[in-house]
Amino acid sequence: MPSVLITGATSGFGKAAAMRFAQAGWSLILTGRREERLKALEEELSKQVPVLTLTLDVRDSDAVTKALGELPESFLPLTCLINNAGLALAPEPAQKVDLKDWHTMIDTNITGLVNVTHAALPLLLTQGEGASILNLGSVAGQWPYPGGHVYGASKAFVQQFSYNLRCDLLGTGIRVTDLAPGMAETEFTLVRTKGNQEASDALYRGTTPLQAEDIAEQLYYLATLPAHININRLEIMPVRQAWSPFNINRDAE
Ligand SMILES: NC(=O)C1=CN([C@@H]2O[C@H](COP(=O)(O)OP(=O)(O)OC[C@H]3O[C@@H](n4cnc5c(N)ncnc54)[C@H](OP(=O)(O)O)[C@@H]3O)[C@@H](O)[C@H]2O)C=CC1
Ligand SMILES: O=CCS(=O)(=O)O
Repeated sequence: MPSVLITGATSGFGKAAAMRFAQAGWSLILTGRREERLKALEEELSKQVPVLTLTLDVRDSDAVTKALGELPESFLPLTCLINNAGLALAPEPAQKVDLKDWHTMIDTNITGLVNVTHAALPLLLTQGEGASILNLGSVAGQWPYPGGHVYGASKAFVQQFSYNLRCDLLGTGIRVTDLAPGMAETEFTLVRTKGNQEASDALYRGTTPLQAEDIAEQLYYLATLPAHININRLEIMPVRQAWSPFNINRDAE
């Protein structure tokens, strides 16, 4: 039975992916900080497949290394790592941001992802051919926009780290993909606005954003491609999202 480790399984893409992989009979290793949500998911999905939950903050490298170093044999080798835990904060312009918010994004989206990858690599190497690392990047890692500052830069890191991993893993059989979604309706905007439900609802109102299940389907597709195929980067937007023209600063008339 193949096994998947999903970071950030308590919400959004991670939770939907847990459900999608369970439906296909994969063993699940699910992580997140909110233990109650993890336990609820475990109760639900363990009726279908073996589920192991780890209450973990991906920023804590010692805890990550210890937890992944002690995985039960029945969940090994690891077939797929989904580096999904992440967040955006501070939608305001760079010059107005609280420095702590920049640090939190760097610590989670970059350091956290690196912590988990480092600890999971030996477990994926045992699987070798057919194993995958699926990293949640973002359109923000490729395309600049106001308020994107460190969030977009952290996702640019995810893209380049994914490509560089591919170089080092050549010959091991492990695939690496940067999956880069555009606007998707999850708790993402609630987190970004520090709990402003109205702002979150307003962003998704009157349009058709991606849903968590759309991304979960892509994650499952990537993880089950024939073993000789690597999709390096997969960027997905809702049809009703596109780019804007360049912004020009003009003298007042
Ligand atoms: N929604 C969108 O529009 C897009 C999102 N993304 C990316 O997709 C990923 C998932 O986002 P999405 O599902 O939308 O957002 P959600 O806020 O719904 O889910 C984020 C998940 O990350 C977990 N998480 C956050 N910080 C930590 C941490 N320090 N340690 C462990 N887990 C953590 C949360 O769990 P908990 O709080 O329990 O720890 C939660 O399960 C993120 O990397 C995001 O940047 C990319 C493109 C578009
Ligand atoms: O990564 C999230 C999508 S967006 O908010 O940057 O468009």
